[in-house]
Amino acid sequence: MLKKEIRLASKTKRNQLSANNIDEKSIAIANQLLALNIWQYSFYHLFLSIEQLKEINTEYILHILSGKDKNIVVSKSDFEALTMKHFLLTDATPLKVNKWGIPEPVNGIEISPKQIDVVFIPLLAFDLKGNRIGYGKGFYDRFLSECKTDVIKIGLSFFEAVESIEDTNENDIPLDYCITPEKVYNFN
Ligand SMILES: Nc1nc2c(c(=O)[nH]1)N(C=O)[C@@H](CNc1ccc(C(=O)N[C@@H](CCC(=O)O)C(=O)O)cc1)CN2
Ligand SMILES: Nc1ncnc2c1ncn2[C@@H]1O[C@H](COP(=O)(O)OP(=O)(O)OP(=O)(O)O)[C@@H](O)[C@H]1O
Repeated sequence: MLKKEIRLASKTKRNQLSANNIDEKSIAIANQLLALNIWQYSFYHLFLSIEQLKEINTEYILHILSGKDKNIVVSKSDFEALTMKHFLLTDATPLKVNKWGIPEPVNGIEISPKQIDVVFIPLLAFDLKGNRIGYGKGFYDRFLSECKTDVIKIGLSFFEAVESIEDTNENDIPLDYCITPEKVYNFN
């Protein structure tokens, strides 16, 4: 299937989830992460959820990361350049919800993509090869192209894999893992 069709179908499915559903599935995803062999690193990049789009609630992952004393990195998006800047999230980092509904750091200690060891990636769908579909603006394709080649890329998804995304292109960087409430997909 094509990205456009899969994106639409996935948005429709996501819109049907209740607040309770979202919370249960988000907790299950966070719990699955504990079983991965990814906890020996220092810098973990996480997205902060867009609530009105019914994204995975990443608060549970945030708690795991802070419990493990990890450096947590969050981004600020530039919707004109379609790029992101990355900041350390500390108790002192002020957050503000932008006009797209994304909680973002106002300012803080900037982190280079090269410092990041693990990236948790929002997505609408993924396939059995680890290809990913997002909102289609390429923020993560650009960001991942600036990271270390061995950065660990972990997709988080409410739903299981689709068979195949046909229209992948040379900018698409595949996932290393994808976590759903039910399963851990390892693409390595
Ligand atoms: N939480 C979170 N942060 C993220 C992403 C993400 O997917 N999730 N992104 C991943 O790349 C980037 C932001 N990408 C976005 C791209 C498009 C829209 C957007 O079009 N919003 C429309 C409605 C879209 C819809 O209905 O699907 C809007 O708010 O009006 C929002 C965020 C960076 N930060
Ligand atoms: N490294 C890059 N440099 C410049 N443009 C890029 C890069 N990566 C992706 N793009 C552009 O961004 C857009 C991403 O479209 P695509 O269909 O791959 O979206 P997607 O997989 O849903 O991505 P995302 O979740 O990152 O928004 C395309 O127009 C693509 O040309």
